[in-house]
Amino acid sequence: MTSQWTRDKYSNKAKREGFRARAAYKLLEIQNRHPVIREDDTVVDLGAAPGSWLQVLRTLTKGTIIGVDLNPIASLEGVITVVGDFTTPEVQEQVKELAGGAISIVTCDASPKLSGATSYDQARAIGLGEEALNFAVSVLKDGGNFICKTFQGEDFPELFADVKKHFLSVKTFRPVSSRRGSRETYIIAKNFRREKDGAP
Ligand SMILES: C[S@@+](CC[C@H](N)C(=O)[O-])C[C@H]1O[C@@H](n2cnc3c(N)ncnc32)[C@H](O)[C@@H]1O
Repeated sequence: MTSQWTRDKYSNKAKREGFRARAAYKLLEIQNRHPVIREDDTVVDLGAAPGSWLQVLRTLTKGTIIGVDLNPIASLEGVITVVGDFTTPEVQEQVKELAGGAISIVTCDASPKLSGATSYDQARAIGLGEEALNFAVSVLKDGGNFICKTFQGEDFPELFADVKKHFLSVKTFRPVSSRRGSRETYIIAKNFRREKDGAP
């Protein structure tokens, strides 16, 4: 019997090329089409397990890379990992301390556990995106960039508008390597502008 794994071109490619997940190709596509990550960037990757974006990030920057997930991430040379919920103040403080200075990129490929109820799942996914945006706004240095997975649906325009309040350039991008039929799309926000009285 042919499993979904053997039918999926990107899963097979990931296996052959040593990536932990097919998601690696989404970040590679994003970076090829809309260069976001520069070679000295410090990056925080939210929802990072099993770690294929971390693998790609390691090839793109010599800066510090921190991956955060609810689930443990198998160790990866040159990458710091944190197990926890990125929406909590404790984990956010831990990440800031580990970064030890300015953070120039926040990426978020986090997805909630799906219930199967489309509008409920979409609302939770957008909620995670809002949390990732709040985190990015609290840590990014001026000029920083933000990539965030989200899902098209009725709550999407509000998240998109919120991102636009903080970045000079904001686009959406749907990678070819996204699963057919999935409603996922990535917000690519560049050139963060901190409000004058904001931290840090
Ligand atoms: C699609 S996977 C990420 C794949 C990853 N980009 C890669 O390349 O390996 C989504 C991840 O989001 C994580 N996640 C969801 N909500 C989270 C939260 N509040 N805090 C941390 N991680 C979360 C899940 O545990 C899951 O591992």
